[in-house]
Amino acid sequence: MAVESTPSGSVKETYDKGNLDVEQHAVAEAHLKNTTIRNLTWKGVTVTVKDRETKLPKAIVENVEGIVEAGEMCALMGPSGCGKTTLLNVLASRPTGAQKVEGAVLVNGSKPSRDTFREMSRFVEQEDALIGALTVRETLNFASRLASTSSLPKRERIARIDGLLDSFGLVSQAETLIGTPIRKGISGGQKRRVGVASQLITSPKILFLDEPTSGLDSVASWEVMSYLKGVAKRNNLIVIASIHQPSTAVFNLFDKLLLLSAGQPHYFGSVSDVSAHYESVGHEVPLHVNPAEYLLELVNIDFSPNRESAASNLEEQQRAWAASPRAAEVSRAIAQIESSSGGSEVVLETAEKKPSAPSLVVTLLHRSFVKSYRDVVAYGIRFAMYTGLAIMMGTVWLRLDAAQESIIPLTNAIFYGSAFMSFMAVAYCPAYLEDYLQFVKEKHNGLYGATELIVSNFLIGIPYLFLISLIFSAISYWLSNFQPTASAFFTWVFWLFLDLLAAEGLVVFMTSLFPSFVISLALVAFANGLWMSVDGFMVQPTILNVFYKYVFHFWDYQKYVFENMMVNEFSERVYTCGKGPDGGCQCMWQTDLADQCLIRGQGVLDQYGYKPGYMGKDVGIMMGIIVGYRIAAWIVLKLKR
Ligand SMILES: Nc1ncnc2c1ncn2[C@@H]1O[C@H](COP(=O)(O)OP(=O)(O)OP(=O)(O)O)[C@@H](O)[C@H]1O
Repeated sequence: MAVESTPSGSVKETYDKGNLDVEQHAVAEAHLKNTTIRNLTWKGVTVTVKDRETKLPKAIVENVEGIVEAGEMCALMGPSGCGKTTLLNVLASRPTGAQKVEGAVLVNGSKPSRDTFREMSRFVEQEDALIGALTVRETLNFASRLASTSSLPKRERIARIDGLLDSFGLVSQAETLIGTPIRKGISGGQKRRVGVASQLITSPKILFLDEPTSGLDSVASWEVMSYLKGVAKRNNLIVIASIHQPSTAVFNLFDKLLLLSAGQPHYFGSVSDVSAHYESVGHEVPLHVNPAEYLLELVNIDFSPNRESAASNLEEQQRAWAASPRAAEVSRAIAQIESSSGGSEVVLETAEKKPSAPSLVVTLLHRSFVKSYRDVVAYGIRFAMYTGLAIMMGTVWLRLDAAQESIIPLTNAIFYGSAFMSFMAVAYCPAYLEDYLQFVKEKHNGLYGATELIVSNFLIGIPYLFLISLIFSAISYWLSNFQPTASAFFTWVFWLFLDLLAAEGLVVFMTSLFPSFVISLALVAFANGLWMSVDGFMVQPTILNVFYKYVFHFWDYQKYVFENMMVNEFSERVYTCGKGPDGGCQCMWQTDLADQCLIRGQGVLDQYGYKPGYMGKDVGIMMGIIVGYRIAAWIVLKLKR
């Protein structure tokens, strides 16, 4: 039976439906079943930040408490800026950027260790990072493989995926792509459902969601929340979601409500009791009005014409809540749970064996591989760009003879080709940024760390960058007529490959440091501009000023590429000199072959101070730079919270 997607339908009837019957659900969702966690409680949660204007400490969340029992869905509601996201982060044990966080968040009445809490909970971001080039099914499959060991039988994994696709109404979109900026995929509401399902496949018992319905219309919002409600109810999961102005139908899906204003609690308790509480404090919720809307208006003073009286009214409401029997009941219930726990930490009996680091790398490689051939932003655009560049260069620098007038064009081509190739690595910024955002989400959820990302990202690039180097060289090298020997050609390909590996390392480092498209793009472009200026072509190393020579030149990867490509071209080749008007020999480079009207290529290299015989050492340095960029990116990722 298809899932109804209308908020006007009966909530109870609709969220229990699906294509699977109750028994099938029980099998497909067996991994989700929570039998360990009875409740999540928090008390005295106060978050203090440094006020941006006065620089004094300011509480943005103050003395908040609550209880959510297994199988319940709780809404954090309040006007914009009231502290919902901050509180959600504290409850989810995530960084808040605050000066001080006080209070306790307890599972079954006792404080779990950070690792245990990470294992049992997941956080769904407002802008959930998904990989656009994967299908809905692949997204769930990779999430499952990153979370649980490969010893999980394939049939079991497929059953879990099918169960969640069914529970979230995604069966008919299972093979559809999530969508990239250039390939339309599933809708916004469906993306939210995939985001939630891809967290649930990793079997959390507690799920936090930051504004899961923002940007969705009322039908899509209701769909997301009702599917979630069904799964949570069937499997005894705890769901806590911050939410902006829900429709009546969405509001009624929640079991509990925490209403905040200016960081202060105004109500905590069951959704069905909220009207009774407000009636008891003199604010009756009118009939036929969306209660959520009414409550939000009541606690929002941002747009009040008379802010002073509105603020004192708000304080009064807050005092009324603090003094209410319901608030006292919440405190009593928390104390009771805590005293009956005996302080023993919760143990997750159903925790599945986590994958080993090598198997995580293999899964990430597999995922990157799918993305690399499906998403043109990853490598396709660069393949096209580099092929275009190769044709352009090969036809501009066309069939140059081994003559002195070709020496400067050949030198220019060596510089331009190698420098421009590495410059174009900026095109990798958006693809890496997507991987980075995915990493941040998955790292917070405890799936894998910086080492696995850096290793898999490095490995996936190798074949593609080698192929790019080979294709580019196969076209431009022979068209331009560089030294026509097989060994010179492959040496050239090898240096271009190292050039691209280093350039991609630079992108990974810069984007990890500044994970913003515009900033990373600008910085990578700037760094490449600097490396081009000091690599030895623009100003020969023999006359480059000492500051740039000693501060930048020696760890400029383009220096080693340019130098070795120059040595490759000139060290063993001889060029004919020009003829003067009298028919005599006119050599622009005077070498020992001048009397034969020839130029020994080494004469050109002498001008730059280059000598053959250093390739092994230079390859070593280049490897150091390539690995160095990756290590620097790894350190950045490790240091970031
Ligand atoms: N680290 C911080 N330093 C200073 N002020 C902060 C910090 N974090 C949050 N704030 C401020 O605290 C208030 C609450 O922020 P929060 O993001 O939790 O609100 P919110 O209810 O989630 O808002 P919205 O619904 O608009 O997303 C805001 O005024 C915000 O500017």
